[in-house]
Amino acid sequence: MNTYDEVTFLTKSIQIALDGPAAAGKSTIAKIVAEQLGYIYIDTGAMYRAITLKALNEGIDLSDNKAAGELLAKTAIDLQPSENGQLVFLDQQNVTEAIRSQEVTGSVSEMAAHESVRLQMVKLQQQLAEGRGVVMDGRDIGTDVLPKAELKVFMSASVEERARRRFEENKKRNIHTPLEELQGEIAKRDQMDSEREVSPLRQADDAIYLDTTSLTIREAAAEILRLAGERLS
Ligand SMILES: Nc1ncnc2c1ncn2[C@@H]1O[C@H](COP(=O)(O)OP(=O)(O)OP(=O)(O)O)[C@@H](O)[C@H]1O
Ligand SMILES: Nc1ccn([C@@H]2O[C@H](COP(=O)(O)O)[C@@H](O)[C@H]2O)c(=O)n1
Repeated sequence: MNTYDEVTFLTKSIQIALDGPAAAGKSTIAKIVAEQLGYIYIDTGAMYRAITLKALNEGIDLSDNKAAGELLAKTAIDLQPSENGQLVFLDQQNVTEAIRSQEVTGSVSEMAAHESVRLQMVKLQQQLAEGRGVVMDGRDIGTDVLPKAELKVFMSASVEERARRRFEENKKRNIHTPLEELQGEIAKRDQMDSEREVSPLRQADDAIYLDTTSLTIREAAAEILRLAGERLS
């Protein structure tokens, strides 16, 4: 790399889209990559979780596309960077922990399937990413939210490995859902996300597929940083 290349590397910023099924490691890797590059990190799943939490709290019918869209239109969802990644605020209340409940996890895919919700979320996510270096993770980032992202990676791992990882993570949080139950929940959510009509979970044509089943967190992050480095040089 000559001096000119070094300056370009340091001043240029790119958009990185990480998509994939549940518990593939997207947010873990996205946080590391964003920190290493000095970019912002946006966990779009947290935004769908936040509106789902509000709908559950207010007793809104989750199957009602119109009601879901109207609810989101009068809701403020804010993301703020924090030491551990990202804080999530719903109408100014910190819901970072609350959106990870089993109840929200079990309902979020129904909420996220609504066109009225996705249209607003995609617009908001595009505004958050505008004109800056960003690592964004979700299900439709490479296909819909940031179709021009310089780097798109579709991350996956076997469903057994993803359930095992979530099981270990839950244990640390003192949650003791049986492994088989977790695997079923993950498989069901993947199916709903992949089969919905609006922006289903799928690999963008120009995305790189990364199977992390036998990779450590460090190895997966290093591979994405390597790919980012190629685009920055
Ligand atoms: N390569 C890896 N090897 C081992 N464990 C991993 C790896 N990547 C992630 N993990 C662990 O797997 C768990 C799930 O990862 P993470 O929450 O990042 O997945 P995700 O794709 O963002 O999930 P979701 O879409 O459900 O939010 C975490 O506990 C994380 O530490
Ligand atoms: N871009 C996205 C991101 C998420 N979803 C939906 O939200 C659910 C929760 O996402 P996590 O990443 O927090 O697990 C996910 O299962 C999808 O239903 C989405 O549709 N689009």
